[in-house]
Amino acid sequence: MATDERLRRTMMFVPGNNPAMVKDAGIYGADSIMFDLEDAVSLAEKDAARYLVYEALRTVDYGEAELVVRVNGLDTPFFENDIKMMVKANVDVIRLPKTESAEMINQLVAAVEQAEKEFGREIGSTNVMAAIESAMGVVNAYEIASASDRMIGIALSAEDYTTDMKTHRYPDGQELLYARNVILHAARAAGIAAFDTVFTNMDDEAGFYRETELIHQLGFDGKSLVNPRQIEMVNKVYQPSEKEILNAQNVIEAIEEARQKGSGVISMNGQMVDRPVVLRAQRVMRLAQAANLVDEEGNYLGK
Ligand SMILES: CC(=O)SCCNC(=O)CCNC(=O)[C@H](O)C(C)(C)COP(=O)(O)OP(=O)(O)OC[C@H]1O[C@@H](n2cnc3c(N)ncnc32)[C@H](O)[C@@H]1OP(=O)(O)O
Ligand SMILES: O=C([O-])CC(=O)C(=O)O
Ligand SMILES: [Mg+2]
Repeated sequence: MATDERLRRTMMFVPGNNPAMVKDAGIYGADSIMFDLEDAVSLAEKDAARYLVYEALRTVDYGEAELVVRVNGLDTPFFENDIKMMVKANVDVIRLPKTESAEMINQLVAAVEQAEKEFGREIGSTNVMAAIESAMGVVNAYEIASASDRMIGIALSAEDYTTDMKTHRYPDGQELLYARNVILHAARAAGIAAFDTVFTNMDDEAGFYRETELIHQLGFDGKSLVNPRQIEMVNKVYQPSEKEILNAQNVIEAIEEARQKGSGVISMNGQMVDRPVVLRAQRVMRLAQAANLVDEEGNYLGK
């Protein structure tokens, strides 16, 4: 697993064949920008999109954002060139669509490693992730999640998944509950990130908030997005409240004091504070920092 402390609340799809969107993708503040060479791009435009994304990765300044490319699937004639060009352009993460087994991750990693050698890139420096879009992928979620040290996350892709399941998406999301839970457990057991799927009805803001609140409650790191307007909404849901921040600060101070006295556990306002509580508090502080609610020392900046 290639896990790190990076926040991945928002991973925005950017169609790889749209020069204006590709050029401006960095201005919206997504944690990760995901250029798409797969289903957003028609067959006739595959080569042009690959070239456009390659040039953008080499020349456009996307600031702090993590740069991800969704390549075409292993069973397509585009896969090999996608991998070569994206590795050559120093992409951060390759996202494999329609992943169904650890063997598919092994094939991806072999292609990535070959490209790293060919283009003089440090071996192991390209991360990968998998989109799970079928019943088979859900059944094999843990073997996929743990297939390689390069894996940073797995994502549910509900449009293809519900098609495979002979259903479609409903407002309450019941049809996704099993897949969401399996993917989340697989990711957590493998120590990598879990991403929820896209929400494609741009006019249904209330529905978007409902879905984001649900996946936040379940424990997902974040969500794949299709539109910049969705970034702020996700960040709002993931932003800790004032009460959570102040509590997290108290927990971190209390455990520091306890450690100085040689103890790993302490009571704070009648509540036991131990390692899991501290880890949760640290995550709250990272989210608060990302939302500019605290300064670098962790002091709350007010509303
Ligand atoms: C099932 C799957 O595989 S999903 C993944 C593949 N799908 C995609 O990648 C689709 C990505 N999204 C889009 O193409 C668009 O957001 C659509 C078609 C959904 C909606 O388009 P619009 O109605 O034009 O969006 P909207 O009016 O909100 O756009 C506002 C601005 O954001 C830009 N923008 C919209 N979506 C994106 C995006 N995904 N990435 C970058 N920029 C975007 C627009 O270009 C526009 O810029 P401008 O103000 O400079 O002209
Ligand atoms: O990864 C996603 O959420 C988008 C996608 O391809 C799907 O839903 O099939
Ligand atoms: Mg899909």
